[in-house]
Amino acid sequence: MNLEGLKFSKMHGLGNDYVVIDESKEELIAENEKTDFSIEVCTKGFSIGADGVIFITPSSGEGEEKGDIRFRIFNADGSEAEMCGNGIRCFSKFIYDYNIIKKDIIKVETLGGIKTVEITAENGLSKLFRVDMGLSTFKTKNIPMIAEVDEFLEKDLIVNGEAIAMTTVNVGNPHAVIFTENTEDIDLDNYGPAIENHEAFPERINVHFVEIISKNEIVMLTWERGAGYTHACGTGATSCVLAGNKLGVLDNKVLVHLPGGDLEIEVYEKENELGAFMKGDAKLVFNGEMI
Ligand SMILES: N[C@@H](CCC[C@H](N)C(=O)O)C(=O)O
Repeated sequence: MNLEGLKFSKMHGLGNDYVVIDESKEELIAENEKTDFSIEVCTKGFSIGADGVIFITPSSGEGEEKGDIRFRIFNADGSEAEMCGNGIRCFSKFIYDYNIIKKDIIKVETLGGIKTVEITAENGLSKLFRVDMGLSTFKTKNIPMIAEVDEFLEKDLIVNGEAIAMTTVNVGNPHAVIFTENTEDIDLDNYGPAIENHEAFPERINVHFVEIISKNEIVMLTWERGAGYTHACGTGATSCVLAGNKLGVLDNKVLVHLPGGDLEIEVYEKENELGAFMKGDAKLVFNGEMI
């Protein structure tokens, strides 16, 4: 693919890294090339290297689905995901700091619905992001998951002949949450792909192992759908806290320790469903141009 002259930014949220392409004014990568482009630029060693690509585009929604701007996320394997917690903070930092939208509260259109981001800034630069991740669902038909139960809460799934107790939740994108005694003992390279690609999950799934320190503090380890091991996952942290809250083992406010840093998750209840706010930072690493 000839990418000569293409401008990009490299950003990360807690080490979950993204190539950011600003298409707010014009399309730079044709729609039918976005998958191949994402695979190419995410390849470490041969290109920029990243967990995924974020495209900033004008909002395409109408009525309640219309945002100030639209967020799209492609995983390193070229698949498009519905939402990304670390990515939406990077996206918000980019649009605020580069004056694309200079508002303290922005409504962002995503494939996982409209997300509201509150930005705290200092001297014109954004520092902290509080994202309303919206309402979750535990219904297996909405995960989606092939199962005989309506909700898969601490139920065993047979993975390579072994029964693994997990809870599945969708926060825009799908997650499997596995509570464990000690995350350090987990063979993620073995369990991650086996659960991600399990036949029970027709759209694959993000996988998280969670160790509970207290009702307000957890440690988690992630294997992402379409990206493999990542240093952090924002929708994953949200899902783990929502799952723990639903099961009664976690409170509403939880500090989540991920290999790349910490996130604060706050659960709320609305219309008999659980939703959550996610709070954390984002960093711009460098701007570049393809040659
Ligand atoms: N790293 C992200 C999630 C990115 C998408 C995910 N791999 C999927 O396919 O659903 C996050 O911070 O939430």
